[in-house]
Amino acid sequence: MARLELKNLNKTFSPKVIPVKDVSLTVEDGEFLTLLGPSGCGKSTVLRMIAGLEEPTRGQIRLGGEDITFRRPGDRNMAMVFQSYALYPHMTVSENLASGLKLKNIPRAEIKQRVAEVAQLLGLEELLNRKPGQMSGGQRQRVAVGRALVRQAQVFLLDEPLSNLDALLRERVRADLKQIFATQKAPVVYVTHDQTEAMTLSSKVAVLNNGYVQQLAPPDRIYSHPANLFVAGFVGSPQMNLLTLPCRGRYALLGDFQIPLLDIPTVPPQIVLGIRPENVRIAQPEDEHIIQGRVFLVEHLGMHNLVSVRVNSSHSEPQTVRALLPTDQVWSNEEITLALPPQSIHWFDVESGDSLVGRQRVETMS
Ligand SMILES: Nc1ncnc2c1ncn2[C@@H]1O[C@H](COP(=O)(O)OP(=O)(O)OP(=O)(O)O)[C@@H](O)[C@H]1O
Repeated sequence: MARLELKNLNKTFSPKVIPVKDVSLTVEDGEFLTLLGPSGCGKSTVLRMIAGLEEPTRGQIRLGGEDITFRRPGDRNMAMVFQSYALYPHMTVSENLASGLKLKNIPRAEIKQRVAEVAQLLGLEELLNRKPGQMSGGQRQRVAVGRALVRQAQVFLLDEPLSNLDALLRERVRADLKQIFATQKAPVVYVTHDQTEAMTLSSKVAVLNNGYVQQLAPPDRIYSHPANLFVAGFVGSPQMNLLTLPCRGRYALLGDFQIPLLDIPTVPPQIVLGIRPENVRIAQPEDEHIIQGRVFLVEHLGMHNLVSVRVNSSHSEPQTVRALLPTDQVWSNEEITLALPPQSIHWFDVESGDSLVGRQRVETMS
């Protein structure tokens, strides 16, 4: 078991394609780090460099303190699970699980024991004699994970392992993965563009955009303290309300309403207000910071309604605020008074997109 460190990792494919820029992060034993970001942000390239399938243009990869930047993939003792499962179609589950071990000349008795252990851990005992073509997508994916576990690698790398599964199965296998990796000691690096996977599985999330780490923090911190507009907009569903507002004195103006600028040392001419729809509530008489507007859209989401409100504005284009409200109230084309609790408001710089409340762009963590 060993700590994995990436130091100022860069990858340039061509002058115009630079998918990884100065990525530094550490994954300790027992930590589950997720690289989260939109398609093309460089996640898989980072993972492939860790695996040794791609050479960094600059920077260093260290495992247990040793520089492994240019070590051959076969000499890294890392196990990788791909989106496409990568199982041998002509082999049974048992043979697929054992295939990596046979190549390493591990004694037959030990192979048998390790396969049996992993099959039990993953609930594959009944399937050991089947071939991949005779199994569901979820079962195949469990075999692919099993093939990684059986190797007892120093690091586990998983590249979008659930993306071929339907929504229900994805949820089940996600829960399986969480349990399985909770029992593993080696660092795990997991790539996904799915924020639910990132939030539920990880002990630490690195949000990537355009090759850069935007924020590196535990999932609850990414959610409660997004470091910039990109993270605020990418993480959370329904998406955070992000409104560009003019400032006057110590207030931001949202339509006809004033929102106090708390904790902002220097007030800029304009500012971005962020508030999650679940933090916007129906105003109570004691609420101070209220806005009023007209409901123009109600979307039913099961437990809640997502209600879109056009905020009253006598001077400027009306802005829209979306609120997640209980389904026991019915709103349609009505006037509504909403509270924006000050502790739930995030402020961002219009130019840089950075959070304005003393948070750093990239949080460093030990
Ligand atoms: N071998 C390569 N040669 C040239 N460009 C490449 C190569 N591999 C990846 N790229 C480019 O690098 C960028 C990042 O790709 P990467 O696969 O790392 O993104 P990603 O975040 O994993 O995306 P996705 O979620 O779609 O898999 C993309 O623009 C991609 O086209």
